[in-house]
Amino acid sequence: MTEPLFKKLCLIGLGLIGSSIARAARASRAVQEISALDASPQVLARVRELGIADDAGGDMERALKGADLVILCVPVGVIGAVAKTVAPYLETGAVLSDVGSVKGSVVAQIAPHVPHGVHFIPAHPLAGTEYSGPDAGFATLFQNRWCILTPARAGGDAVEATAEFWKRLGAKVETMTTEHHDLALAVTSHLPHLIAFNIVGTAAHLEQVTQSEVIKFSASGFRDFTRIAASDPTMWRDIFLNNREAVLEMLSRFNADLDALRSMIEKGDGQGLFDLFTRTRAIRRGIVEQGQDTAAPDFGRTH
Ligand SMILES: NC(=O)C1=CN([C@@H]2O[C@H](COP(=O)(O)OP(=O)(O)OC[C@H]3O[C@@H](n4cnc5c(N)ncnc54)[C@H](O)[C@@H]3O)[C@@H](O)[C@H]2O)C=CC1
Ligand SMILES: O=C(O)C(=O)Cc1ccc(O)cc1
Repeated sequence: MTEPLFKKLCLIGLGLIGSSIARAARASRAVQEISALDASPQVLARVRELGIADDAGGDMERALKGADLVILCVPVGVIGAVAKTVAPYLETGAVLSDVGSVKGSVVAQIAPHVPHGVHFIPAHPLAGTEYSGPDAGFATLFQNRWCILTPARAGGDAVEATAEFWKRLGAKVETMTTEHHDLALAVTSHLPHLIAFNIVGTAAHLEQVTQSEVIKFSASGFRDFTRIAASDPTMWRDIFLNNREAVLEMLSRFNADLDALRSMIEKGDGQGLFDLFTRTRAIRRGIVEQGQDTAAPDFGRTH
């Protein structure tokens, strides 16, 4: 029988990610007990109905009492305010973590509130969907996905214990600096979402000005973009506002490469286009061979 890694996990924010952690932590017996806090009484009521936490009564002091792992699973725009509210209830020796999609800004927001003796180990599971809320979560979400840790202030074996927790949930763990994380995610996650929001907006606008059906006749390539463009508006607004510099830097590079592509089309440079598409095809095939196709994170989903 596998031993629990933490006694009591307190999750704050029981949406897609928080509720998936609750389900996965229980299924894998990573913790003995789970408490849940959320600003929304409806979410807490649903968590009680689903039975995915031992305590979802909404009492902050009770939820945090004895918690040796506390994970903030709220949008990055409110994470500092939430950290400030829970800080007085954190116990010495506990690990405070989060799952925010941006790390530099999140660390800057949370760090000033972390009490002495509490380990602060930010995390980012690279797993998710375009759905939100406690019903959207599922226990296998983190299976074979990366979880990045950017330890900020931690001692003893706290980082190792946190890494083991994510591995127990099925994830592969890597440690890096917040700067490296934010730059890498700007190009592999934040920019692709920006492009999806933009292309779907452009198609909808074209439909409006031409008063003709555009989206109805879209093929699967466009439909893949609409899936991403259906992601939560609050979450993505906060990501772009909180990873501003890295996203703007990547957007400049993207615009330069797009201009080069445009020029190839203008000049009729078929060889240039063919060479680029050959390189990008090889990248995709490499990802698939490594078993890291994250394009369709739908296994184990119930909706
Ligand atoms: N959705 C995704 O695919 C991924 C999201 N993330 C990150 O995880 C975090 C949570 O995202 P989701 O679970 O998708 O969002 P969600 O919208 O499904 O859930 C967020 C939950 O936080 C609660 N909440 C909001 N403000 C609060 C406050 N002030 N105090 C307490 N609770 C509050 C909401 O009521 C909601 O239940 C975000 O920081 C996001 O960047 C990380 C990886 C993937
Ligand atoms: O739904 C998708 O394709 C995603 O890319 C999910 C996702 C969203 C935000 C993250 O920080 C990590 C993963």
